[in-house]
Amino acid sequence: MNIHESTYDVTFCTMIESRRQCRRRKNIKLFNKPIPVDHDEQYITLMKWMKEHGFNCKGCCLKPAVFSDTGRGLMTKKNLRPGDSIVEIPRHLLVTAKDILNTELGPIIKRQQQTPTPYQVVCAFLITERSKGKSSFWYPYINVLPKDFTTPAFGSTKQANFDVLPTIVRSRAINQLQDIRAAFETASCLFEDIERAFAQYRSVFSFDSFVWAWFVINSRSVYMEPSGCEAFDPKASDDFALAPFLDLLNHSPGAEVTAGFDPVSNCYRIKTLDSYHAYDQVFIHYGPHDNVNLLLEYGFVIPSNPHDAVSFELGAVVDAVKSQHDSPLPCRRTREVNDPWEFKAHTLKSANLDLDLSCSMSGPSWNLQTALRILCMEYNEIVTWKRVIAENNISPATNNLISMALHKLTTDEQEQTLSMLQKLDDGVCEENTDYVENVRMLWKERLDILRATQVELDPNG
Ligand SMILES: C[S@@+](CC[C@H](N)C(=O)[O-])C[C@H]1O[C@@H](n2cnc3c(N)ncnc32)[C@H](O)[C@@H]1O
Repeated sequence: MNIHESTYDVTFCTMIESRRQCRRRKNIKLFNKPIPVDHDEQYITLMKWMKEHGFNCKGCCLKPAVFSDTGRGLMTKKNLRPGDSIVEIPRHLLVTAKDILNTELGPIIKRQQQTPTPYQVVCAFLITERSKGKSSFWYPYINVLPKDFTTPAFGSTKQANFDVLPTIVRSRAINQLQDIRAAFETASCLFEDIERAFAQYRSVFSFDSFVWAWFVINSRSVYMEPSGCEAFDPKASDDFALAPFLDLLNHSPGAEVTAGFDPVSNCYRIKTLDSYHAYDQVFIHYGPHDNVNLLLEYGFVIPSNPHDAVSFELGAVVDAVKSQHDSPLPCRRTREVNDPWEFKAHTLKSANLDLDLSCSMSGPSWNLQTALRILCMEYNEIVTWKRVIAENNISPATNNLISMALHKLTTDEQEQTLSMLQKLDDGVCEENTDYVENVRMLWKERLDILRATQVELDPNG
């Protein structure tokens, strides 16, 4: 997560619960009642440790609980009104990359020829501190972190993990995994130096532990002003901090909060702008993420997510328009313009109109509408496409062509969606994990959007 100071968004991630928690979650699904877990040893230890280090336990209205729909989260012990502060974490319980320069790892980080990124530094910190077990100062915090994540990249050793994703999502997951691997590989000198300096860290820096630490940061850190520290790669973002306890807050697309570090009280504070009854789950807002983003970065999916959309590759949009033409496109061919479809695709790419080709519950995006309009243009219109779009003078025939192409696009996508849902029902993935459940929900939500788009096109069905 990343709660952005003054933008009111907090960005966080997912966890697969421990078996015990998982059983609990199944049990509470039956009763649909949240189960407070604040008396579990790990949370007692966490709260005691936080109290010893300046956290105002008495003033905190939240306690951990397991909820039937969202898993572990925080429950309020009293009614809350808009403007109420829900959590305040003292500065010295937050961890930024710069703070790690003051640990045993600091001298090694500072002498790296290739300056590491803050992400690599915080990964190194999490991996070494986790390996210390109970002897780590941070043990009470690390002990309540998820052991696993339900993001596609986290379980990427299983090929089926990616195979069950929509094509466009699969390529994003593959890119994400490549980025993480590249970050792991460029940090190898740092890790080797740490291992040379401290025998106890020998062999702790595996790719698996790096991916775990990566998703801890990705899904659970809050926004902090960049430190501008010279020990880090200046091109990489340095604007996040780990935030114990606060990172137990779940996301709701409708939640409103203000959040940020307050230099006067020297703590990171979140205030809710919503009302809650005692024993409700309190939510924050990680940002206006669609379900694909939520799955890739956090490992969960929101049913009826108002920010959700189905994106299409440019090739699929071109094919949908192409399929509406029985004969080759009536357009002047010149030496420069050999294939009119390629020319149109090129026109779209150079105007960035190959991006955000999507449909949501409110219909096709502006880019998708414009791309379809351009793809349906005659050659003489294309050369002045900006003017044609601005005039917005669409003939009924072109309008019909656009609608039919959109219908074809959404029908093809629906067929793929239904076929994948069938495969998932048939057990294409051997284990019915939380990851598979999330992927199934991702496809179902896509189906709803595609169907709504078609109803919009043809309300009489
Ligand atoms: C910052 S953590 C929040 C606390 C987390 N549930 C935990 O137990 O550690 C973010 C992760 O919580 C889960 N999460 C957050 N909001 C959720 C929601 N509305 N529904 C389901 N899972 C959610 C996701 O696994 C996400 O990656």
